[in-house]
Amino acid sequence: MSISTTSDYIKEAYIAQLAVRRASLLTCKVSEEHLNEQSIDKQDHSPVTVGDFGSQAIVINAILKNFPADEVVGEEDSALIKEKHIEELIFSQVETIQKQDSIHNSELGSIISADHLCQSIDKGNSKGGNKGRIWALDPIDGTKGFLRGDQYAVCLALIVDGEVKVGVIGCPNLPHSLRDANSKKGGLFTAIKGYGSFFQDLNSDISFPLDISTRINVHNEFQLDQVRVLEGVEKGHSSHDLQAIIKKNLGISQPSVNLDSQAKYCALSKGDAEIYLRLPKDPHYREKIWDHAAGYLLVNESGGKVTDIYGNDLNFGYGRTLNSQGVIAATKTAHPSIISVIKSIIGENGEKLEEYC
Ligand SMILES: Nc1ncnc2c1ncn2[C@@H]1O[C@H](COP(=O)(O)OS(=O)(=O)O)[C@@H](OP(=O)(O)O)[C@H]1O
Ligand SMILES: [Mg+2]
Ligand SMILES: [Mg+2]
Ligand SMILES: [Mg+2]
Repeated sequence: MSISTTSDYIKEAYIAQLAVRRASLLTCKVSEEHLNEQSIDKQDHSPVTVGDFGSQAIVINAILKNFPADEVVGEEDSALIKEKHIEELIFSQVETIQKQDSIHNSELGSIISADHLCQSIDKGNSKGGNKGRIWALDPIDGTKGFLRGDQYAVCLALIVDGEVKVGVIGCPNLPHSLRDANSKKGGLFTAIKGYGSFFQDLNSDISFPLDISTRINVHNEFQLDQVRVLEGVEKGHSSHDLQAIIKKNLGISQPSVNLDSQAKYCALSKGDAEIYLRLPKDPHYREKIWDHAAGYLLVNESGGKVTDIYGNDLNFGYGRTLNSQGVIAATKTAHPSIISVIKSIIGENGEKLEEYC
């Protein structure tokens, strides 16, 4: 069974899937050749790699070839590429992948030179906002996970007038089942507003229109004493101390599953866990829209709920960042108790939040 080719945003979802898969192939090549081990520090001291730059170029070029009037909010820009003189190195990686995936060159287009690569990357400079069609792109989410050889994800979402309509996430290292570490690796997750969410093997062909037999759902029928909680890996990205207090107050005894990147939203959306906690480490930090847009729609379309730490919906039309603190994503059954426990700890309006950061 498939969705009608005339459904809203079906072409956008298809192009996003092809682009995310091609970018994921590039990240795997970079990783196999150990090029991921040579990271560069950005101004904010976070790392960026050949994989992040190549992935952003591939996806933006593909999106703007198909939807030239759209804007893109992308995480990276080309300034460091030029400063470090790595244009040709990244271009050669992208060229190899374009040859390998040449069957889709007519749909996705190709990057034709190192200059073209930098120009494509720099088209990710939209300011965002609540008017028009704006894509949010994280070319590698969880770059620190990528550097360690752990989880990371290529994440792309289409936001129209502030509302997320399409979300596609490629997770090259994610096992098909988190319960079975030996299960096949590589997942492609897709959500279309109003049509649901879908899982495919990242290494399989992508069909058009989307095969709806691959639909996924959150796991609502769980026992509280067996609930599985997802948290990040990096202690600088969320408050693991406050998360530990929340879990204790909820009576959760199972150890958390720690995953880098939006792979956490993916695991939740297919019922491999029930709760994702992201309590702020810094109350003034505002999450980037590319870190959450695709995962937000994926969990919502899988029957779950995603809010800030007070239970308010997330606003993807505010700009390049959200204007709220942290993220709580969970099944609809678990979500209200989490929010009331958080408020009982940090106060109704977060009066005591700073004590726990
Ligand atoms: N202080 C702070 N608070 C919250 N988030 C932050 C912070 N600093 C960075 N970032 C962003 O975290 C992104 C990676 O998130 P992860 O979920 O992979 O982090 S972790 O799982 O908790 O380790 C990471 O995305 P990438 O840069 O794409 O890897 C950052 O955008
Ligand atoms: Mg980054
Ligand atoms: Mg990110
Ligand atoms: Mg990133």
